[in-house]
Amino acid sequence: MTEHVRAAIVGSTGYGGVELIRVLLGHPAVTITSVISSSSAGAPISEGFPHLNSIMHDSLDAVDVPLIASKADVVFLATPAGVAAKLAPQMLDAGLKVIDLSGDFRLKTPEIYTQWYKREGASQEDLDKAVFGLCEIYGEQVPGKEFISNPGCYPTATLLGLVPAVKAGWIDPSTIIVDAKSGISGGGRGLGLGFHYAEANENFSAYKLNRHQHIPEIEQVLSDAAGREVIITFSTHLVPMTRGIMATCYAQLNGKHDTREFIEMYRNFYEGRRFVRIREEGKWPATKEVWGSNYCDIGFAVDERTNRVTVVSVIDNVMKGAAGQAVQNLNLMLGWDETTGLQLTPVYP
Ligand SMILES: NC(=O)C1=CN([C@@H]2O[C@H](COP(=O)(O)OP(=O)(O)OC[C@H]3O[C@@H](n4cnc5c(N)ncnc54)[C@H](OP(=O)(O)O)[C@@H]3O)[C@@H](O)[C@H]2O)C=CC1
Ligand SMILES: CC(=O)N[C@@H](CCC(=O)OP(=O)(O)O)C(=O)O
Repeated sequence: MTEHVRAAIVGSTGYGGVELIRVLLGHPAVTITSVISSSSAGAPISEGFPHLNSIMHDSLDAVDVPLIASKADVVFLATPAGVAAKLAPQMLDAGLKVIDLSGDFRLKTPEIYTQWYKREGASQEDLDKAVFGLCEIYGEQVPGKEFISNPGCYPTATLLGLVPAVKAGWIDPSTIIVDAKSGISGGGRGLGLGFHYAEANENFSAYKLNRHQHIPEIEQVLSDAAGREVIITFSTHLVPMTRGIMATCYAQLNGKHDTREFIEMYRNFYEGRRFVRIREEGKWPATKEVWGSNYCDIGFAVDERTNRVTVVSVIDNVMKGAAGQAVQNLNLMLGWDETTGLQLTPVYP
């Protein structure tokens, strides 16, 4: 590794941004040169985040594109939907490499974005510049690129669990149902009634059924894998835990394949990809087993009675679902080993 890069983080006071700080502080070839806030510029970052006391002394910079371009080589945009659509083109024009963690550049057309995100999005010209950085599936497209759109948290867990089976033709894509659950940090640091302790604790609720903004992102990739249009049923639930996503995916088998064959086929598919771990027969992953890490753990159960497969896929939403995969994309962009700075053992217990 010869290069050393300077990184800036817009949205550094949010959950994705603060996690980027944690990961990048341990990255051997990256220095964080600017942490940026649209609402608290001038304040020391450790004031709002005391866990960074005596670790990070920087004060927050304002969102000032020329300033950021003078201080950094790469910028991470960990901002709410709609912000990157405007900021990313300015950052690229200023010569920065950009990794966007929001959904602003994941969908192929402005029309689909507006339909699901209920707002105006980026232009077709700008959308065409972004590479969708689902590392284990499209990673070979990332090296040397300037602009990466980091996948969503639910899509990452779901797609890593389903793409090999769809590509192999082992499941009928028209029968896919995904039952997904997320911890509360998935909703970001902003306040919301459903995220209050008294509302979420000892509760388990479904939300955005059939209208979640991640549905078109998942369908886009599954359609690419299947070579034809795929439409899925996708349900999301809020779990009273801080981090973690579990996507439990069901599909009808084409022909006969047992659990052992699924395990072998997925192990071959992900050979050499260090962040995907396939479980043994009869073992299914739990969110705690990837907590604080960049792993995606996957387990299978084929039911001979129904001829359906259940695929259980778990990630840490803030890591593999956001900051971890963003750093994995940075590593791939720059031709580094994709695990650089990301070899974090899950926190247990
Ligand atoms: N949380 C998760 O698990 C995941 C999140 N994502 C996506 O990543 C992005 C960040 O998510 P998350 O960190 O959870 O969100 P948060 O709400 O926790 O943080 C977003 C940050 O963006 C900053 N911000 C708000 N408006 C602007 C603006 N106009 N210009 C610049 N900065 C702004 C805010 O900081 P300030 O006021 O200091 O500027 C805020 O802290 C979102 O698009 C989210 O959907 C993707 C995958 C997983
Ligand atoms: C628990 C929770 O509320 N999660 C959020 C995840 C949002 C997200 O990550 O949004 P983008 O990927 O579109 O940026 C949700 O379901 O909307």
